This record gives sequence, C-alpha cells and structure tokens, in this order.
Amino acid sequence: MGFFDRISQGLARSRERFTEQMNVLLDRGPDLDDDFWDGLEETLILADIGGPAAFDIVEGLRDTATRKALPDAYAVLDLLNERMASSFAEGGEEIFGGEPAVVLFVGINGAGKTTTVGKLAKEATDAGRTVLLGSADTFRAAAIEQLEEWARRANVEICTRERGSDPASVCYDTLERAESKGADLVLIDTAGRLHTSADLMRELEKVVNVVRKRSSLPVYTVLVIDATTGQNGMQQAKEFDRALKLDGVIVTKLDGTAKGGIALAVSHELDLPILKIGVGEGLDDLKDFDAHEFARAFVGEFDERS
Ligand SMILES: Nc1nc2c(ncn2[C@@H]2O[C@H](COP(=O)(O)OP(=O)(O)OP(=O)(O)O)[C@@H](O)[C@H]2O)c(=O)[nH]1
Repeated sequence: MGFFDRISQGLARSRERFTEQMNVLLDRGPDLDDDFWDGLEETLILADIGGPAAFDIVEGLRDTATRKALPDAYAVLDLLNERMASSFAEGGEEIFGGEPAVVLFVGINGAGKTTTVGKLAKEATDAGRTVLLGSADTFRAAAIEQLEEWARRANVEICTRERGSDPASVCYDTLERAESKGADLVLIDTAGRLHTSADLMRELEKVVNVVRKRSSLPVYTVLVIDATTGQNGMQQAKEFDRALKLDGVIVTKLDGTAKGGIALAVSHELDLPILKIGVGEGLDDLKDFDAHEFARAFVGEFDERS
C-alpha cells in the first residue's frame, strides 16, 4: 500500500465524520452566504481542530472567495485542504533530521511513548545511525522490559536501572554512555504522567533540566499525544509545553479515532510542529508527517454530483 493510502486509511474515521457533517451543511445548498461560513466554522470546530484554527481557515477562505469571486461552496471546499495544511506550524525537521541529537519523549500514561521510541529506534538504525535508548520510565517495570524488547528488535543498546531508581540518574548514565559510544541519536523514554499532577510534572522538569544541562548534543523534548483523547490532548499539550517548552508533537492512534483534528488544533494553537503520526500498532505504522497529505486525507472530496 502506498504512503498516502496508508495515511488515508489511518484517518478514515476522522474523514467519515467530517464528510458526514459537511454533507449536512451542503444539503442546504451551495450558496456562499453568512450561514455557509458560520456552518463551515462550526463543522471545523466539531471536527476537533479547535476554535482558533477554524477561525483562521474560514477567514482565509472567505477572503479568497471574495478576491477570486468563487461561484459556490464546492469551489471553496476544493481549497479547504490546502488552507488547512497551511494552518499547521512548520519546522521540527532538525529533530530527527540526521544531525546528532538527544530526544526526550513525554506524555500521559498509555499515549504511546515506548512504542514510538521503539519504532523510531528501528527506523534510525535501518538508516545507518548509531542509536542509544534510555529508559527513564523507572516507575513501571513493564515499561523497562517493553523498551528492552524494542532495543533487541532494533539491535540497539539501551541504558536502564532497576524499577524505582531516580529517572534523572538514568538520563545521566545514558548521556555518558552516548558520549563514550559516539551515539548520534539518543532517545529517552520517560514515565507517563497526568499533566494535572503538579509533583510528577515537577519531577519531569527536573529530568529535562538535567539532560539539557549535561548533554553536549542538542536536546529536544517531544510530546506524544493519543489522538483518541480528543480535546483533552489540547490541555495535555498546554501543560506539558508550559512546564517543559516542547519542541514538537507526535500524535498516535489516529487509526482508532474520529478525533484526528486534534493534531491541527495543537499544532496551530501552540505553534508546535507535528513530527510523526501513528496510524497503527505495526512496526512501520509510524509515519513522517506531511501537512498536505494529512489535510487531503482528512478532508476527502466533495463532489457536486455525488
Ligand atoms: N492503534 C494504535 N495503537 C497504538 C499506536 N501507538 C501506540 N499504540 C498502542 O498503545 C498502547 C500503549 O502504548 P505504550 O507505548 O505502552 O504507551 P506509553 O506512553 O509508553 O505508556 P506508559 O509507559 O504507561 O506511559 C500499546 O498497546 C501500543 O501498541 C497507534 O498509532 N495506533
């Protein structure tokens, strides 16, 4: 299956819901009146892309419709996915772009951090990079084992300590090992925590600060969000960003939800690039993010004759 087809399949549920809601709007006719523009904004908000991104998209399309004297709603919808794509924050290429780096993965419990680190380790090793994993999730014994299993599969070295150890010490060990080994991509998994837990967020701040201070390589902090949590993902992103100053976001489980619009809401509102998307549990279901392909797969097509 082609790259776009896989993303399109992963976003099928989000697209179905969006198409259904758009068709309700189109049923009232294709005129470009105030009701259409209000309805379009509402439909976008219902698709989880958030108020600010919805407003931005509708204002942009409305302006184009006037300037180009677009004839009807279908002509506007032809431009929707490009407009949506341009509402995503840009950047982030440097994080997995081949330059040596240390990347910390943070997020709530079960978001998909460990799985994502494992998939990235495999991808980077296959691309010829020297990868080192660090398991700073010392809270859950199974998380250490899970990452060890991924390390075996990807044939990469991993730094761990026993359950209950100080996560900052594991990071310290990992960075020392990375230096002596000459690793050029260091991926550190952290324990899942709720963004509402002040103590655990403070602990994470400490871990990130230790890594930023100690590392001789650039350090990036990446939030992993489970798309099925929908609007709660926005709260998570705001709190993690406030505490850690994030560099980018990975959105997982897009295959299991109609709430894929959350990727755009978070990227637009917090000006954070989406780095990768998860569209399944398989080893190669972590995909590079392309705003144009994402928007095309999300919006689908609206045919006047259908
Ligand atoms: N369908 C689907 N499942 C996924 C995806 N990414 C991860 N998962 C599944 O989500 C579950 C949780 O993933 P983990 O990687 O253990 O999550 P975690 O964030 O490390 O969890 P904690 O260590 O508890 O914080 C696993 O069963 C993964 O297989 C995805 O893109 N699609």
